[in-house]
Amino acid sequence: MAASPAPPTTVRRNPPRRARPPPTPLRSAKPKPTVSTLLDEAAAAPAAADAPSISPPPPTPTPASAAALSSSSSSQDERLKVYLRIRPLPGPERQRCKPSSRLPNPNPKAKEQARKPSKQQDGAGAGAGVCLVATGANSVALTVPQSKLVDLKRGRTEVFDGFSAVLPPESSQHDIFTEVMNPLVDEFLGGKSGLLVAMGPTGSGKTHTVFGTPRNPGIVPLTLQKIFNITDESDGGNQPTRFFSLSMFEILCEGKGERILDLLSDAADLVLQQSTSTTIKGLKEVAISNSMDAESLVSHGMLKRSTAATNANSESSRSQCIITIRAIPKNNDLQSEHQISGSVLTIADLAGAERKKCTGNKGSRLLESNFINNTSMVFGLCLRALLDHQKKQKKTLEKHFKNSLLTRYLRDYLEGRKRMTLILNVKPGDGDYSDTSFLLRQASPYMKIRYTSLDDSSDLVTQKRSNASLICQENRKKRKVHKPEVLTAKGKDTIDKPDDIEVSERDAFLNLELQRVSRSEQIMKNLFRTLWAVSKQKLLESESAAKRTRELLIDKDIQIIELKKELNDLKSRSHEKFPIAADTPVERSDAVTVSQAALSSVSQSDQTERGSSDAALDAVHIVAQVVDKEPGSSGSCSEQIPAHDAGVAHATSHLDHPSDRSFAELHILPCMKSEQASLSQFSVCGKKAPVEQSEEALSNNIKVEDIQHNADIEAMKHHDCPSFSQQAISAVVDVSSNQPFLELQGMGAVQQNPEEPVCESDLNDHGDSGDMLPHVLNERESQMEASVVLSKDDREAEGVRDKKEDLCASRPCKTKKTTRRLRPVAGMMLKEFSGTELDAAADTKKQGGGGEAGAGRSDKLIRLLKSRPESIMNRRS
Ligand SMILES: Nc1ncnc2c1ncn2[C@@H]1O[C@H](COP(=O)(O)OP(=O)(O)OP(=O)(O)O)[C@@H](O)[C@H]1O
Repeated sequence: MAASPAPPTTVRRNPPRRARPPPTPLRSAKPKPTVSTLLDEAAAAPAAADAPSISPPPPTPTPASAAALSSSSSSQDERLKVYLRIRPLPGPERQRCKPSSRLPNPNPKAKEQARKPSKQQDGAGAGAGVCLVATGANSVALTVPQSKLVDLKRGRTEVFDGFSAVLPPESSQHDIFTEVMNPLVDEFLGGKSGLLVAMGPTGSGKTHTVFGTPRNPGIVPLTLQKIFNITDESDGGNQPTRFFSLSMFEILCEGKGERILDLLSDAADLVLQQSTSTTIKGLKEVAISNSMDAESLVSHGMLKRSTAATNANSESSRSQCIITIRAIPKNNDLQSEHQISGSVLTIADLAGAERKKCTGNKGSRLLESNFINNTSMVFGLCLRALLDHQKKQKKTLEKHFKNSLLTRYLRDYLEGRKRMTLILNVKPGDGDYSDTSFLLRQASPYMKIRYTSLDDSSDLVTQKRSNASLICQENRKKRKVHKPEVLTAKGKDTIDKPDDIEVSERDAFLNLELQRVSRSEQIMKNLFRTLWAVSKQKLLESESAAKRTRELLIDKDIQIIELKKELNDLKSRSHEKFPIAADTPVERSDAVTVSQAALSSVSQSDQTERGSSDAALDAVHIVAQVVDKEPGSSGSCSEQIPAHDAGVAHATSHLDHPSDRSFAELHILPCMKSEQASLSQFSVCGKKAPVEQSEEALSNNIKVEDIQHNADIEAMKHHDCPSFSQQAISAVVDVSSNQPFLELQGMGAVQQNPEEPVCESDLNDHGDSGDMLPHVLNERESQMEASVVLSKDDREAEGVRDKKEDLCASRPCKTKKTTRRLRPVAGMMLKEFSGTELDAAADTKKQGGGGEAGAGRSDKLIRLLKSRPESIMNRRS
């Protein structure tokens, strides 16, 4: 079974809207149908039917009828004119590709039959190798070739409608000129500027359409001919009222950039300049006075145009070529500020978009292809942006024109301020389906672009003003973003590139640089702000720490000063209390020897109580004399006697014991032999009764003691006061500077006897010293427990001092223990001989003859003090 052909599918693009019919004229006045009205009806008929549908192609109008159609439609609305020229197939393909209608068919039925596309045309690709056919004066049908169909059972045909005119392959150059260029020339000669741009893929006939050949001239030669013909006719042999000039240049690729090349001169690169209007600085404008010279000039320029052979075109254009014809009124004052430069007619032959696989370009050709394609794309984007902007007025017009020199030069046209006409050149072959389809899809929306704010090119004052304001804005931007270093960095580029390109690129670059610098500046600001805050906080912390340290140092200084002061006070007190603090070995030796002498004297006395007492009293006198002999040596013998020496006092109290006596004989008597001289002095100085002296001294000492009592308590705080007896001793020591009291102190040492009350703590202190004989102390303790009992009155008398000095009892002892060892004796002596108590005790003893140890002790002391001096003195004497 033979495969059935694919069902045709037609998609209509840009279906023409049916114009609102004018007020119905009188039937009697029904005009005779013209070609244009017939074409309108024919075009409206398919539009009435809903698309998609199989739409028969409209009859192809003749160029004349198309021109009439074009003129009539342009009068209705100011839309962008888009013409479509279908290039004839080359060679044998032309024979196979027969257009459905080439000539106007006056027969409506025949025209209707011709309008219906055959299955061959619509479905299978319009014959052999043809994909595009004109279906009407304003529409074409594009059929997907069989080779490109995905679903072979389903064909597809796209109808592109709404063109200003569709120029079939059989259209001549004159037809094209008449259809496309005539209106522009008329407007140009009428003082309006216009632009014609030829677009299309490579090899589609753009250059052929624009320039043609000598035998078949294109739009430019025909335009020049018409201009001068009309001018000559209008002048009628008189002086021409205006001049014409011609300029021709090309924009070509150079590396990754673009450049402008003047095709009419050998000048260097041209520069795009946007001053009062978009012009090209240095572009040569050649005045033309006749068509022949102008055509020759154009031909000369075409020889310079960049062309190259590709697989698609043996003479492919590699640049965008632009020809400008300027009409300058003759009476124009060139020096005037508001000069009118006249109208400008611009014709642009763009390089055709290329596919790499079709052209086979490599290297520099490939770069040119990219440049060409990019330019075409930018051009299309500008038009699309203009259309979008017209559709949505709130949407800003995108500045795509900045992306290429061509669009920058044609900015006024691309932004809708000047009229522009497009002529699309396409190839109808199957192999060109992709390029054709792409171009039609791209350019089909352009037909909807409207011109609503056209600038009258004849009045350039308005244009100058708008351009001047634009330039002022740009200059302000440049001044804002002016950075010397940036310009220096771009120095090389500014030298190599034209000024206008440089200005635009510099603007973009400076904007980017400005944003970058602003961002960096903000970052640095934030960074330094943070660093400043941290540093400030650290500084405050350091300052506060330094302040605290300073205050601490001040406190320490104050403490040091107070301590020094206190030390000085203590020193002064100690000097006051103990005038000679220094303890020399000689003094100590003297004291020891004296004590030993006293002991030896005791040991030599009888073992009777009286004998021992006499010996002890002798020792007291000996010590007193020794101290008297050296008054400045020490305030107290006890303080200078070391611990082992101090034990003498206790030892003497045990002389009645055999062991004690032997100890004295062994250790003390040898020393006594060496102190014979001291003993002799002792006998000399005992002229005054010791008892009387002692009593006087005692009374004096008691008074001094009361006065200095408080001060002594303070001083005692810095000394160790382990027991009440020691405190009592300390009190005595405080007044020891009094010389008579020294005798009492010495007497205290001597007064130690087996019956003498000794405080246990005092004994412990001696024991702690380690210098006392342990066995002696132990025996002493046992005896003291049994025999030494202080009377109640004595205890109360001592308690007066103890109460205030007990506070110091727990403090560590820092004073010499030698001092304390003698103090209990002195303290007890002081108590024993203090005032009425002494007498009362004596009376009590006499009356009661009590057997209490305390009473007996007092009696003994009294007897000693009263009797011994006399006996001693007598014995000495
Ligand atoms: N309508 C036409 N009738 C006869 N020959 C044509 C027609 N159009 C184009 N040609 C021929 O096709 C060839 C390519 O044409 P042309 O160079 O103008 O294409 P193009 O679009 O300018 O290509 P490119 O973009 O590469 O420059 C030329 O040899 C030209 O003579």
